Amino acid sequence: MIYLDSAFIEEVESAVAMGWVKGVTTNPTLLNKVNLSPEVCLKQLTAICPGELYYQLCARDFPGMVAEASKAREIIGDKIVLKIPATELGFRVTAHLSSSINCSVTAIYSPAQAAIASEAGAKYAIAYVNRATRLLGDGLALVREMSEILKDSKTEILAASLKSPEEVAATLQAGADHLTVPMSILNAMATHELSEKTVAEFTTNGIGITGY
Ligand SMILES: O=C[C@H](O)COP(=O)(O)O
Repeated sequence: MIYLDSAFIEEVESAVAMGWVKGVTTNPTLLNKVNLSPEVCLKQLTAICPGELYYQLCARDFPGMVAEASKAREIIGDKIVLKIPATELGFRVTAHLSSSINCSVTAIYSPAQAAIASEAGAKYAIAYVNRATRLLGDGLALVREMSEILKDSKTEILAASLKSPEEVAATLQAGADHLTVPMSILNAMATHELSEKTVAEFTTNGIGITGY
């Protein structure tokens, strides 16, 4: 599955119109960029998103996170996937909620964290590929190791923090099941200069059933 990583309504509308983008991931930073309250923004996103809509918990203690999860579910309904930070607290919350609500563990930087995400019942383990490359040296190795560790698990790898179509391709080759990217990367993935050139050539030289 390919998700759009954005909370901008217009971007989500454009991505959904592409037909092959079925879900949307958000995070607190993205929600903060939108000129709407998070509640209103999430309601509008829910109305236009055809599939899963990810919301990241911001509360900093166990009861607060559980209460926030329940509020997020009221707003988003069955499309919700919670994003829960890969921390000791986040893993406890994931273990508590994962049997009743779809959970992902986000900001994963080590294969060991992916193992815990699986054990806690997360549907997705979110690897921060480009950030891991920048901060640790090799984000693709992280995805490869996660993929080996999760091969018999129900937890799937969602790759995030991807900065180019080439990095997207390498991440999928490394074993990621899904990916989330900003609008600029979605557009870049769908476009190739040579495809445009080749199609222009057919348009100039050819004919079809409706003519042109
Ligand atoms: O929500 C997760 C983002 O995909 C992280 O990406 P970033 O490294 O561009 O902030």
